[in-house]
Amino acid sequence: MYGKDMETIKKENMNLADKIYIFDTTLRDGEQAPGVALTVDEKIQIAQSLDKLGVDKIEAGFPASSKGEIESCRKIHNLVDCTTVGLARTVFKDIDAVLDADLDYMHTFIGTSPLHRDYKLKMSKEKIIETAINAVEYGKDHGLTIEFSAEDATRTEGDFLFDVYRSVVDAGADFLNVPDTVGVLTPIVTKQLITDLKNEFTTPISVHFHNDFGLATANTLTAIECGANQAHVTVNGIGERTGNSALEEIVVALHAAYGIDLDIDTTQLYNISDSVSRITGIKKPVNKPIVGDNAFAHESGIHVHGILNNALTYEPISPELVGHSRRIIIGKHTGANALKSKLDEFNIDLNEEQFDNVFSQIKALGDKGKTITDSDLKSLAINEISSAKETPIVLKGLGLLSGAIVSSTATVKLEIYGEEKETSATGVGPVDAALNAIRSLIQDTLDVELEEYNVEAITGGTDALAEVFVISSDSEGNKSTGRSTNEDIVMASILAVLDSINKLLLLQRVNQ
Ligand SMILES: CC(=O)SCCNC(=O)CCNC(=O)[C@H](O)C(C)(C)COP(=O)(O)OP(=O)(O)OC[C@H]1O[C@@H](n2cnc3c(N)ncnc32)[C@H](O)[C@@H]1OP(=O)(O)O
Ligand SMILES: CC(C)C(=O)C(=O)O
Repeated sequence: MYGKDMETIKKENMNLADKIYIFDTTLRDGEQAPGVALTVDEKIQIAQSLDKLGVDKIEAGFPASSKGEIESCRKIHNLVDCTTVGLARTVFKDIDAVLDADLDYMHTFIGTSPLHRDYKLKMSKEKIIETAINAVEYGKDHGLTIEFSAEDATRTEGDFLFDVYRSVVDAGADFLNVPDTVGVLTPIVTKQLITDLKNEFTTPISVHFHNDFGLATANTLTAIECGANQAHVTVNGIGERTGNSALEEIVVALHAAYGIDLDIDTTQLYNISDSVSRITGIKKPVNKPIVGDNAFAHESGIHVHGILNNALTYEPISPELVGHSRRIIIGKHTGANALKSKLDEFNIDLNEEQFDNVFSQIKALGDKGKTITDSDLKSLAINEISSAKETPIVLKGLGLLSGAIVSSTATVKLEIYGEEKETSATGVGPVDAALNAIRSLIQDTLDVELEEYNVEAITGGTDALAEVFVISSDSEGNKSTGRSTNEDIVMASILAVLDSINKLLLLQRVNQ
């Protein structure tokens, strides 16, 4: 850490609240992300995961918006241990819908900025304050805990904003929420605003920051540094437009950078992020902090070398902390240390020449813009090994019977690890019959699937040379290629298939 240690920085520069509440609004603001509509069951599934994770409050929905919302809010309230919140405009019928859902915590809002007053609500400042007070009083009269939001607070005149907050506090509001509705805050302005609010009010301060300029997380952390008691967040940062501050970013930053532990089981973060992404249909960018596919993936040789010695060289936290896992990727930027570790992982032992050949093929493929999967790497390595090692299966004999009115029959003799075996099989043609015979002969040795079979005549005429290319796979998901050229298409096919099978067998042997 640059400069003083975090405990000193906290003491000298921060005004941290004793307790920081995590208010999750994935089911309300998150669901407002264009194109997302959750069923009651989906909402319940997400709410139960959030409850298990340990958030303090779940904003389950906007009850006035539909019957389904009332039903899901009510069901969630009955199923979870944490507080269930319902959103309402400062309108009695919206508050009644919160009550219909049996909730006891309401989040009510009214736009306070000149834009919202003049163009949306067409209300004077006085009318805004009166409407807000009426709603808070109505909610209190019905026994609700009330969180009040001055929508578009950050584009509201300072004096008026404070007048509104003062009025709702007097009317009984229990939490004052500060929405940065269109994400225009910067950390320095956040600092000023939250510090001023903390100096004026004893009512807990909450923040709801949007991410239009990519500053939602930074602003939320700044607010917490200045004493904010609660952060509104969503899983994966989903929400209106560019979303809200991300639950996983706030929780992990507080833990790792500030040494502040909330009662959140961080090891569930990756799973919950994945299920929210699947249920909402909003894909996570691969570079998404904490939960993206690349958050703990490394390709660059220098980084992987560091990681292999001590993962903290290139990772700020361990993937296990958030239930994620580390991946070493092979590609254009791979170094020898990375390749060695990956081959060790697959139990593949290459001599120096084979290793160099595989390494240069990886670089050449990378230069062509290709990505290299684990199974590609295994194939490259097996190709090297198979050119140097003895062949497990050798073709010893082939007899074919083929005609127009009889089914094709092939008799194949193979030497499998030194033992001769022979069988006959039928098929829709001679190639099919021969491959069926091979499959039957090796069934105790290898469970193999022919994934791809391509034949090309490489010279013209009926005696043209046929080149056959195949891809086979085994039950472990390993793949290998086989290739053969022969003037007899059946022979070329058999030899290509045996070539790929032999590579899979060699890989099995190195893996044992
Ligand atoms: C910043 C935020 O995220 S706020 C939450 C936004 N979320 C949503 O809007 C999702 C759910 N919304 C809905 O289902 C619907 O919009 C409803 C049920 C709330 C309202 O539907 P409708 O009555 O058809 O109104 P519509 O959505 O077209 O317009 C909003 C109305 O609310 C009014 N309004 C907005 N906020 C307030 C408020 N705090 N107090 C009083 N009226 C308000 C607007 O002025 C407008 O009124 P008008 O129709 O009389 O001009
Ligand atoms: C309802 C309020 C808090 C809101 O979602 C916003 O202003 O973004």
